[in-house]
Amino acid sequence: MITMKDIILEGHPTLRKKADKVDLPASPEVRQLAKDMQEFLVNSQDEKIAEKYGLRAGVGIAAPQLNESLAMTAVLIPGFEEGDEPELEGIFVNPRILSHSVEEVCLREGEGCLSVDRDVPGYVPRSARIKVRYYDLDGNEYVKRFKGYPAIVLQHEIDHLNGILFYDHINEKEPWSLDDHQYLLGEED
Ligand SMILES: CC(C)(C)[C@H](NC(=O)Nc1cc(F)cc(F)c1)C(=O)N(CC(=O)NO)CC1CCCC1
Ligand SMILES: [Zn+2]
Repeated sequence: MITMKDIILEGHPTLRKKADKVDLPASPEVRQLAKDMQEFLVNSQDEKIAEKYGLRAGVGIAAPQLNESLAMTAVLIPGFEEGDEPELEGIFVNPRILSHSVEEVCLREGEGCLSVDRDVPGYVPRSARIKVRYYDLDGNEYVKRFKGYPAIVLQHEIDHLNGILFYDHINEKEPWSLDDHQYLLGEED
């Protein structure tokens, strides 16, 4: 099972590389990696398992964070209430943002990262709405639109596939400033 020691930290060159496209249909090894990534997210959100293994509750993880420079990410956003089905769950292979809104949203508390063991304060502007083309492990193509928190998580993960970290987006001079096309998530109106 994946634990925090398997997740590479900033400074490791793989985090700054553009990940290679995944050959589809995926090989057994890639399918196993996908399974391990999904299992990590489930484990990390299980209080008992997370406590036992010292896991940070993760909503997404990208293969490069496991030193596998492959364009693949796993996402698991829990539903609001216990027992609800997840808000977003899946493996996104060779994802590509086809188009995005001009409006941008930021999480009020900024962002963190499983590969960044420190707080980096500041708003991380992300497109409010995105249209993403991606594949599943069998090579089936999907084109879907995302908004809100799922859109933020997907952009954070797709950034990892392009060697980008969340703090690359923070305004150096005024980390907590917002332009007139930027809003806090949940206060877009
Ligand atoms: C960096 C960390 C704080 C571990 C962050 N976790 C997180 O947001 N936890 C969380 C949120 C929920 F809404 C429900 C829940 F169950 C757990 C996270 O996984 N990521 C993913 C990551 O680092 N991927 O590489 C960072 C988030 C910042 C914005 C989007 C993803
Ligand atoms: Zn991250």
